[in-house]
Amino acid sequence: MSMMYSQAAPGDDPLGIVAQGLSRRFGAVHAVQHIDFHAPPGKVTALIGPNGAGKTTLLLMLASLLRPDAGTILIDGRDPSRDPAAVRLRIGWMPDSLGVWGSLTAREILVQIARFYRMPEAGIRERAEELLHLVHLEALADQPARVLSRGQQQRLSLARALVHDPSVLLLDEPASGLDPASRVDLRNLLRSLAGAGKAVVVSSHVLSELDEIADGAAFVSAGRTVKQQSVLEAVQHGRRYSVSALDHAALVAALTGFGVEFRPEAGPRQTVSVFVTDDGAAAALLAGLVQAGVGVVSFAPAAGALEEAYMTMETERR
Ligand SMILES: Nc1ncnc2c1ncn2[C@@H]1O[C@H](COP(=O)(O)OP(=O)(O)OP(=O)(O)O)[C@@H](O)[C@H]1O
Repeated sequence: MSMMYSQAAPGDDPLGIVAQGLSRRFGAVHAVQHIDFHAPPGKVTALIGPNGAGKTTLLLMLASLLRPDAGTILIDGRDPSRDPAAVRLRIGWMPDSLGVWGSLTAREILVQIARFYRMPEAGIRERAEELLHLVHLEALADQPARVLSRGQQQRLSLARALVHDPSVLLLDEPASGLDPASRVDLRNLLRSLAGAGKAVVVSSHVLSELDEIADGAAFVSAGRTVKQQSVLEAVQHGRRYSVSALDHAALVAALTGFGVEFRPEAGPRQTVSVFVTDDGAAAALLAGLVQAGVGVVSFAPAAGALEEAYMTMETERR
């Protein structure tokens, strides 16, 4: 991908996003309250939280599209309120819906956006072509955007966010509406964009997917940052494992004998879940079950690391 349109930040400026103490109210609603958020370059950072937690409000502020009531934002070391033009050149923003312009074709939209960014006219067609290829929309390039399916519009929206080769990407629910193959494509694309040194921020509810994409996560709840941690750290806090065996009664007897707490899982198969503190404890438990003669059929993390951390956070809040 051409790096022509992104300039490196000068000197020792921190790259990526560094936001501190961000707050924003809408009337009586405190959508975002004193949030700290950090998204380093070269990493995918997930923004996770329940409906109405303030994720979109936070992303809009980071994208310089909404002014915070309080707090500071630095994008590649630049303050969006002082230097909005420089910040917008560095940011690629993918909203949770494509928005207007339904009568233009996918190609026309990309060309138009490139002109907005004042890219040299000579390179624009080629750039549009490159992006249509990247998001697999070549065959639909000349259809009006309104006839594209939700998933195709999402892909066009992603291409639109990448037109000017930004160094920071803010993606609001990018996987929503995508079919399984497109989700895999998205995952690979986001990993490769991070690999190219961009700071990638993804908000999503689909936590199991984020495990595969994200290096770290910020958990937001009721407008506040609950915690920000790496996916590795999330795993280190212990997690639930799902276990099933040929003989369910034997499994239950062995767990009871070991003094391991377990609970039955909902679902069609007889599976129990147990809490283990770390990978070593999981391995030891599996070895113990096998030694006790239990025919273990499955033994695996019950949920992804981020989902586990999210559920723990939700339980702690209640
Ligand atoms: N323009 C607005 N005017 C009034 N209230 C708003 C506005 N935008 C957001 N809010 C409120 O601020 C809170 C946070 O909304 P936000 O859209 O940021 O949440 P979210 O985490 O993105 O939610 P979701 O996961 O459902 O998209 C909500 O209570 C919402 O109703």
